[in-house]
Amino acid sequence: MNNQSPNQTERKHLLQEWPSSDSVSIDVNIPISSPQTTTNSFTTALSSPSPRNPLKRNLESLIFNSSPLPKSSSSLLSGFKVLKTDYSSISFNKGNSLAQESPSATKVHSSASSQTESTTTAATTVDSSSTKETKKKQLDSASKDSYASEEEFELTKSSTSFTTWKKLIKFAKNEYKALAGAVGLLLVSSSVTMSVPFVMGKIMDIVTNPDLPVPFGLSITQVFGGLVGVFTIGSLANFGRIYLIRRSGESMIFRLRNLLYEKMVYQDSTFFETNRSGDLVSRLTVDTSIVSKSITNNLSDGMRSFISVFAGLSMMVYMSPKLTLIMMLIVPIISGYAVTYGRYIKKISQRTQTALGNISKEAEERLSSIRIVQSFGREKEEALSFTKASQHLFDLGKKEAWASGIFFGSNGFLGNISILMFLGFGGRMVLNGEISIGNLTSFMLYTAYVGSSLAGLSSFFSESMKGIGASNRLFYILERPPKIKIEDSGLFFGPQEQGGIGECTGHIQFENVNFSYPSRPDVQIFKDLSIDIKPRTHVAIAGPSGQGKSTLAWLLLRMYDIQSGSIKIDGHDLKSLNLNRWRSSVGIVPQEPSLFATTIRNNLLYANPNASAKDLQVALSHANAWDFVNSFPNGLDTFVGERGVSLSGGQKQRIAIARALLLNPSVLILDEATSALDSQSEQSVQIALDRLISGKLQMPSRSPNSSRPSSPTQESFSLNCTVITIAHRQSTLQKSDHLFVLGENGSLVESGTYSDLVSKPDGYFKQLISTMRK
Ligand SMILES: Nc1ncnc2c1ncn2[C@@H]1O[C@H](COP(=O)(O)OP(=O)(O)OP(=O)(O)O)[C@@H](O)[C@H]1O
Repeated sequence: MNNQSPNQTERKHLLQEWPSSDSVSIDVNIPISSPQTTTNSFTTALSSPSPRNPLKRNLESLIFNSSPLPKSSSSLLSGFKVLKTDYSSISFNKGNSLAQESPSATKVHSSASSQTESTTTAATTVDSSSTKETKKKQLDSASKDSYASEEEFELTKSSTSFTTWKKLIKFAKNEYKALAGAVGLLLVSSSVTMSVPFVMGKIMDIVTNPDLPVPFGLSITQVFGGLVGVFTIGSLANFGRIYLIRRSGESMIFRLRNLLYEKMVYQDSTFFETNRSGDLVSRLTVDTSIVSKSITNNLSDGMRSFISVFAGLSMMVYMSPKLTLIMMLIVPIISGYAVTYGRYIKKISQRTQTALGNISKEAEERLSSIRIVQSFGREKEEALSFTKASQHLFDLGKKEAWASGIFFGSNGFLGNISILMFLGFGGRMVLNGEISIGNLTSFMLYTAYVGSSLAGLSSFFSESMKGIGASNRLFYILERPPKIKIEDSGLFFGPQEQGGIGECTGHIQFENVNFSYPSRPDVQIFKDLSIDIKPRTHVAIAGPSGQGKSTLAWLLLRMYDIQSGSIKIDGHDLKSLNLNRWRSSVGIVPQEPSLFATTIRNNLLYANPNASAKDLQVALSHANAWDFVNSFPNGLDTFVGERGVSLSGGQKQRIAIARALLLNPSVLILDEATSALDSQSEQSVQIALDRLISGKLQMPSRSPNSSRPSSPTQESFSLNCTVITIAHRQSTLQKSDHLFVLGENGSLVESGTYSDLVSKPDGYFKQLISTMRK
């Protein structure tokens, strides 16, 4: 069997689809109309953009992307504290609780200050510094609110918008050609669009003054025909631009998601303790989408707006520098506004994404354990708790809506003022013969273009800031170096002629191992622990609950690195081994195995994709699972539901045993979970475990009427590896070759054979088994 396949340990994988963006932008098609109509178009563009306008769409995306669900602030994180023990969030939430404690500390200072004048002065000084400190802590805690964990805050707090943009542009490298093509087409379509007002003005002058000659001696019909041709080129260029931009956007989302997911699955255990799966899924879906939009659609809209502003202004200056100067008085105010608004939106956006991640993880966790929720009759409370959690998101959405209202409302007002100025000055200039009616019309159209494009530019700015907020959440994962790297290097067990260090015999040595979990550095799990497990023996680890028996298994798989001492396999330090290969040669059946939501066959093939039908049957037989799998109408193709929910606990356990066997492991770790099973399931699992521990693998009887392939012979499978059982039952301990007993101080208290240990008068083990089940 192939022992290079990925390890079978429980790994989370969650994906969901998020609708991709719909932003086809944006020719501002201002109709050929009277000045009054044009005035309305301009006002509309600035204050309440039409449905076809990019501004409107950008606004919609601001609102819908940021608040698809209801909200609630403080309850969000505190809710998680109550609802789930999340080791990492405990330390993270310390910041928040400190910030809350401070005001009461201030009160204490104030009451003390009323005692005497001198103490009042002193207390006031302390009071004000304490208030400052409180404010600082509150600020810190507010900005930490934008991050899912303290680690993320620490790792990303130093990135600026500039550095993030640089990284994003680098990431878009593969799309350069398409984006450059889109820019070329943008220039064509924008040239067409920007020539429209000029042509319209000329036509208006010709139509209102028949004495004026038509350029190039053309007839009016020919001019109109020519214009249709030019507009066709413009719209084809626009089509090409939109296609290229959207395709690049989709391609970026595709690459970003894949890369992000890959980075996630290579992260270490601590990462998954700190970041919950719901939040990670939200990053994979929502954030990637926002980021790619901000460097494709949004950038394209921004460039288009920029070109329109530039070309429009140039034409305005060409037609009437005086009128342009008057109109420009309003621009610095709008620009200043746009920058402030954009910065605010960036801040809000990052917090919104974090809040979205939080409610996603809340929902994911509860929905995946819906049976627990329903069996405790907690549906109402869960719905309420979710509403509270999403309240925060709603609050942020309101803030953003408020800011948008102020920004676009005042922009509209400024736009209207500028129209008034335009009509006042422009009208007088027409009366004075300084400008023709046609040119004034063109000028007005250009003003409308410039106005709406300025609004487009500010939208571009705020959307970019949103993109940067979301990018920071992605770059945290993309750039986080895993604490334990899974690289395809290092020593590996296998034939020497293939570069290996020989076959693994399963000799395991823990030498003076000291270990505490990274999330609880103060709690020492192992203190100078030394254990020597001889090759190909079947040993059991015993000890009181919570003394580190399962931890021992995780350390053997190098899910965590020890602080000092060493773990050796066949004399080689675990750290020198090729981790992927090593993990693939260790079979583990955890206490609560979970299966993937697919068929039994696929779950088994996960351990070894090359396993034949016969291999699957043998593994199932040895796991005492063949009979029940065979009795299902769909046999191996039975769908097991999410995490194996449509199987009984005992059946799930036995499938997990078969899955571990399919690795043909050098070391098999069985974390005994029979205490959680009913007596019949327990017996079935126990039979399987007993076979493995004692090494006596027997084939179950086969139904004579079965159309399934016949059971393979016993010789085709032999368990010739080191078996470590984390035992909770006396019978398991009795069957093992050697026992290691962990004590309450995190070290080895006793070791020996079962009969040695029970014969010790007042022995630790003797006392321990008196509390164990037979
Ligand atoms: N990821 C983790 N982060 C921090 N502490 C942990 C983590 N996992 C386990 N612990 C703690 O480590 C200690 C040892 O846990 P472990 O699961 O190894 O105990 P055990 O001996 O297998 O218990 P049991 O017999 O009840 O299964 C416990 O106090 C537990 O709370």
